[in-house]
Amino acid sequence: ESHVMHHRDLRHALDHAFQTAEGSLAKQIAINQEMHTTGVDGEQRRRRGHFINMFGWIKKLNVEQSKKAFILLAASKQISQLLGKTIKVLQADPKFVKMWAEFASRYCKPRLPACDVATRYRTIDGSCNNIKQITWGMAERPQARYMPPVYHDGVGTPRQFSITGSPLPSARHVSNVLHNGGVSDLLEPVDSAMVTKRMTYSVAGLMPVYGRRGRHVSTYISLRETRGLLKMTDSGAFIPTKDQTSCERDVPSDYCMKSGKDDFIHFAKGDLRIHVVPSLASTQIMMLREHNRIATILGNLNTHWSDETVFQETRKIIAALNQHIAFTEYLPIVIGVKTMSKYGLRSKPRGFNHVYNPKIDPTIRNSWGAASFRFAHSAVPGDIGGVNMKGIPRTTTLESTFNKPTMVLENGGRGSDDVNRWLTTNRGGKQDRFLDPAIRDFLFLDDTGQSFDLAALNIQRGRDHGIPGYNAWRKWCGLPVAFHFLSKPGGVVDIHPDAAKVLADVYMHPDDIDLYSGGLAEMLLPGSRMGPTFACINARQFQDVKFGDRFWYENNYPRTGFTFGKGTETTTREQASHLVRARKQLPENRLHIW
Ligand code: HEM
Repeated sequence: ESHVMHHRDLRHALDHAFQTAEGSLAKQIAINQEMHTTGVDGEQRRRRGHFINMFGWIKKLNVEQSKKAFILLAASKQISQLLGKTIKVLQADPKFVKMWAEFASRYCKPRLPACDVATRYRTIDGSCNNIKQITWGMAERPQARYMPPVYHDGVGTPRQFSITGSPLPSARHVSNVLHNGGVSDLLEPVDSAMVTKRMTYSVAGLMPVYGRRGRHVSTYISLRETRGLLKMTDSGAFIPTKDQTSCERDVPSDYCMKSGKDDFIHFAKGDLRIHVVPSLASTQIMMLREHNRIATILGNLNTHWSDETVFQETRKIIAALNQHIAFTEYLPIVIGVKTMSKYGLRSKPRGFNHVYNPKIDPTIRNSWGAASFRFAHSAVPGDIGGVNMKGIPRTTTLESTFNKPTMVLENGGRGSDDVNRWLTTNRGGKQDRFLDPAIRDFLFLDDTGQSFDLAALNIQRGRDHGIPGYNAWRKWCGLPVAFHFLSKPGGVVDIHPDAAKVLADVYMHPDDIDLYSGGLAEMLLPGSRMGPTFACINARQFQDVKFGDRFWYENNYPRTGFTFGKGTETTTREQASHLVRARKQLPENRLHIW
């Protein structure tokens, strides 16, 4: 009888928790609406969705997911309070977990794909790569973790206090003091409290049950991004696939982005970050053109192939090129050859290198996405430009190009050539703990003068994800942890004394240091662009991405692998360097563009 009672009570409590959570969501939506109409977001009646415009890759699906995630989080907090037990204790009770799953399934029923295990090609969303764990590495799934999260309330509220009990410095304050490589810390682009508040519910949040955030693209390095972008003019110029009149005025949507004062530019599907800066668009366009170049050759050689076969075979080559470039050109420079070797990341110069291990989950871990692989933000330069066919350069400020991809469309759609020439003839910024003002003070600057701070976003994003502090990662990596802020044994040994002094000013205890800030402040390992903590997390993630990919380009599988010895190998590898040289338009001596 008491068991039945308990069962009924639990059901009752869960019912109550979920109803309250639904109510909180409705309240939150009303608050958002009010903030918008009263002009808290900026001047009254300003363009709808300024915020969404700035983070333009948020899709309708993600908004729905965020709402569901909000409810799950709110219900977790409620139930923990109602039963007077922590989430950890509840998680250890199988009866509770079973009933929770029943309630939660209304909000997070995973959309399971049907797998065709015999297919020779990757799926578009990365599903079914692992035949037993079909959602590993799939798009629109939660990110995974290397370590359990650290939240203020143990559920989902970002860290707010130092382990000493005093408040943590705000993300913007840490950014001002530690990452300011430019002119001013007087500007307050976005009030940091606002960033904190908004971030917990509005930005790309997908937090099933334990506060995990989701990813829009699949884990595998497969160039899914180019899927929808196959439309170009015969001359190879890139064109927006719909004219801008199809974009409803003032309503930014998935594929309609603002380009100037009044007009929208529409790029077809793909990775929506294509709009963020012209350099990103140009790089994607380069891969798109390469796709079409190869598709034409394959189509001419194999007239009996269907369009789909031409597409898939080409995509397979392009994905291999992308993996080859990443693992032989880029990662050795940024992670360093030594760490690459230690983690088995180096590609073989030729032939197969069968590495697939179906037990490895390649899913992106949030410590990589929210912190360690953002190391490169420090090397983002404050300007961007084009170099024309005659070699004449022109340059403009990066902030004048955010979400305005017009530069790539200039010149009858050939502007991206100019941008690519510019990218390959201008070096990036210095890799250190500083971010250029273009992204630290003026990120997504709009025509009303509002902007963001990327360093502060990164720090707050880490707290939003519940990413444990710097010391916890040092321990995870087998590196010595710090008990004080001096750059000597027992202290922050991998951080330069100047930076250590700044850290001591801003944080109360080394345990409090945000992973992004601590990692970025480390001195670079020789022959790399990162310190030991970021190198460890990044190398581990790339190891998972490589060894957990059934379609890894060096894998020796008769149906899905490459057929070496029939010219494919040379073609693939030649093409990789060919691409890096951006097709005859670059001087040979600029090969090492990173
Ligand atoms: C002009 C250059 C760049 C700009 C303006 C830029 C901007 C951004 C922004 C706004 C975000 C999302 C921030 C947030 O809300 O948390 C982001 C995320 C990120 N950025 Fe960058 N970024 C740039 C270049 C790079 C480069 C060169 C790299 C690495 C090589 C990089 C790695 C990342 C990563 C890993 C994320 C997280 C993505 C995810 O979790 O899905 N970024 N960047």
